[in-house]
Amino acid sequence: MSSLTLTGVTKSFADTRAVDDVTLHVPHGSFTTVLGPSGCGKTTLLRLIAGFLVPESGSIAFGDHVVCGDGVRPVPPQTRRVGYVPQEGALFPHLDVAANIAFGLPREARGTQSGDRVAEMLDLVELPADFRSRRPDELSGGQQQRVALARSLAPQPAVVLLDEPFSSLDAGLRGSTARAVRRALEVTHTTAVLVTHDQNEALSLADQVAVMRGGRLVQSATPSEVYLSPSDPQVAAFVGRAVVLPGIATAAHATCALGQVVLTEPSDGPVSLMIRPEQVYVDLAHPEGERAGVRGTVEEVSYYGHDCAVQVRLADGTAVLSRMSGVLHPAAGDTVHLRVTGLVRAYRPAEAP
Ligand SMILES: Nc1ncnc2c1ncn2[C@@H]1O[C@H](COP(=O)(O)OP(=O)(O)OP(=O)(O)O)[C@@H](O)[C@H]1O
Repeated sequence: MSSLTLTGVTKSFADTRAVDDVTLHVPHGSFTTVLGPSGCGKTTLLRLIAGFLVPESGSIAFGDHVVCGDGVRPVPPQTRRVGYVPQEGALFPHLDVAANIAFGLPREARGTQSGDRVAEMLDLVELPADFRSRRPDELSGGQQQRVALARSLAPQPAVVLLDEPFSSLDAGLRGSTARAVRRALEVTHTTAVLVTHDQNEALSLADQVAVMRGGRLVQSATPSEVYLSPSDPQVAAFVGRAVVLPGIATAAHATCALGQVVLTEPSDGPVSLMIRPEQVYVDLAHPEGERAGVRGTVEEVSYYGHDCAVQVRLADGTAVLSRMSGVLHPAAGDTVHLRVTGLVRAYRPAEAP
């Protein structure tokens, strides 16, 4: 295993810049998800790392081994030691699970040792040992994806690339397969890059989330930083619901329709404040004094069981969305008091939408 470093990588198709000057470092043994809308260049980025495409500029290195760019002749895909897991496992339908997993092993390792390696890999991806003799069409979609991961990990690749590997699975299977894949990658300290357009998947699985837009990398940071301190308002809107309010910042604080809030970074003057709905605390009691909050009237409650979305109208006409526990919640028409918890990201006018 090794780290992965892309420096100024660019790739165009005719007049489309599919990947535009991307610089990204994936530390050894860590998991990065590349998140972005359809057509933003995610798959092209993976194909460049794998060596199926060659960038017109920039360089890619596995550890300190440059595989393309910097005047180095591009190392072909088969010698890059990359494991690739596509959208739908792409297992060989005529081979059983054991033969699929052993397929990527070097010829000399396929004989007697491959039995052990197959058993080890099945255990790693949490599949029963007797699955080894099943054919792919005797497996569920989630099981096929686990076998595809086992096949990619068997030869101990430098880096594993996963291209929307859970997109064909239904919601329940998606979560459990994703968690099993995450555990297998963690146990083997595998450097991995997974591309997805699913925000929940990107945030819940990764050590680092790299957000792409129009071929460019617009932010790479931990999941909580991307969610709570997005680099710009478009990223904020892409990774979740946001309440955006005008405010006036004075150093570490800002005032807005929800009262005074504490900023992630100091700012001054007119700003747009990005507040996540979970940060808006709805007080059903009627507190007084410092913790009174701002009074409003509940307009609408959407109940989802585990939580609910509450739309509140403030006296000045501002509409604010809150997400709160579904256990005890207000009803439409109730008077409530709102307070902002946690830190708030402020954008100066040039950054705002
Ligand atoms: N082989 C190609 N020839 C021409 N244009 C291409 C080629 N591959 C990709 N593109 C273009 O490059 C851009 C990025 O495509 P890419 O497949 O990398 O996006 P993506 O983010 O993976 O999208 P999706 O989530 O829909 O798979 C798109 O505008 C696409 O049309």
